[in-house]
Amino acid sequence: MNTPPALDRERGGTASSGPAVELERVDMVFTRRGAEPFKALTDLSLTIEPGTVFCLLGPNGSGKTTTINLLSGLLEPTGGTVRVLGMNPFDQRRRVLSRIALVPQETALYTDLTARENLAFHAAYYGVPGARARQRVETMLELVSLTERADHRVGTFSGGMQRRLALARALLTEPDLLFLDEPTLGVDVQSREAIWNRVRELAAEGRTVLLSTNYMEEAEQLGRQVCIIDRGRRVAIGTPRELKQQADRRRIELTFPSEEAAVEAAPLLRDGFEVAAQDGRLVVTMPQDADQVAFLRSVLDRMDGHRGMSGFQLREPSLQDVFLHFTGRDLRD
Ligand SMILES: Nc1ncnc2c1ncn2[C@@H]1O[C@H](COP(=O)(O)OP(=O)(O)OP(=O)(O)O)[C@@H](O)[C@H]1O
Repeated sequence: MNTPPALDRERGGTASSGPAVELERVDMVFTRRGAEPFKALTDLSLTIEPGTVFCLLGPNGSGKTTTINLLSGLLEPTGGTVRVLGMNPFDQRRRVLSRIALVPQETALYTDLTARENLAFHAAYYGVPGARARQRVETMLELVSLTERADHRVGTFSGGMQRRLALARALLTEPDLLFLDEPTLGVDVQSREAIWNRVRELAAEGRTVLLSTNYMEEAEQLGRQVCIIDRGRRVAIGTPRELKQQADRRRIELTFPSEEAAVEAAPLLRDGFEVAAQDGRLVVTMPQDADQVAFLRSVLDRMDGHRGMSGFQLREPSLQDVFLHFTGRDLRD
C-alpha cells in the first residue's frame, strides 16, 4: 500500500442497503512454479448482513486468512465473485480500503514507538486531521484500556496488549466494516474479554465485523452467524443455535459422587442407550428424534433404585459437536 486511501466517505459512497459482504461460489487456487496447484477455497458462498458479527470458524489451514485476503482485495479469486460494501475489492481496492479496516494475525506495530506514537502515526498516514486525530487517539487508547501504558514502547507489551493496540489502530479511522483475523489467538483472558466487549460494541454501533477464529467459544459468544469451514469448503452456516440443532448431540449427564460409582452404574444403561462414563458422570446421548421428556423419563427409570446417582443435567450440543457432526473430526485434531 503506497498511498493511503482517502477518508472521504461521500466519494466512497455505495449502495449501503445491501449486504456488507457477499461471496458467491468462490474458488481460490494458488499456483507456484514447480508445485502442484493448491485449492485453498472451493465453492465458498456466504453473505454478511450489515451491523452484525459474523464468525468464520475453522481449524488451522482451513482457508480463513485466504478469505479475509480476498475480501481486503489482497487476492483475486480464481473463480466466483466477491463483493464488499457493494464493490469488487480487487478492482476497487482504494475505495474499499477507505471503508474497511483489517487486523491481521501479524499486528505489524512499530515496536520501537510508544502506543500513542503508533496510533498518531497511523492517523496521520490515513489523513485524519490533527485535532480530530489527537482526540481519536486518546479515545481509542481509553477504549482498549491502554491509556496508562500509552507512552511505553510497544516492544515491552504482552501479546494481548499488542492485539488490543492493533484493534485500536484499526478503529481510528471509524471503518464501516472490520476484518479481524484470529484476534484473540494466544492472548491473556483479560485482553480476550476486552476484545470481545469491543467487538460487541462495534456491532451495537451498526458496524459489521468479520472475525476468523478457531475457538468455538469465541464463535458462540460473538457470532450472530457462524460459518464453519474445513479444507476450504463451507460445511455449515447459521446462528450458533441453528447449528447446534443440526448437530443432534443432545445429551443427558447423570452425576455421581465418584468415578467408581459412575462406572458401577453404567451397565444399567448399556442395553438400548448410547452411554459413556466420564469423570464421575454418565453421558447418555439422545437419539435424533427422541422426545426429550420421554427420553429423560426412560433414563431415570433405568436408574431407579441406584443409590449413587446425585443429579442430572440436560446438555445442548456445543459447536465442537457441530464440527464433529459435519466433518467427522474434532476441530482440534
Ligand atoms: N500464497 C499461497 N500459496 C500457496 N498456498 C497458500 C498460500 N496462502 C495460503 N496457502 C495455503 O492455503 C491453505 C489455507 O491457508 P489460510 O492461511 O487461509 O488458512 P487459515 O484457516 O487462516 O489457517 P491459520 O489458522 O493457520 O492461519 C493452507 O494450506 C495454506 O498453506
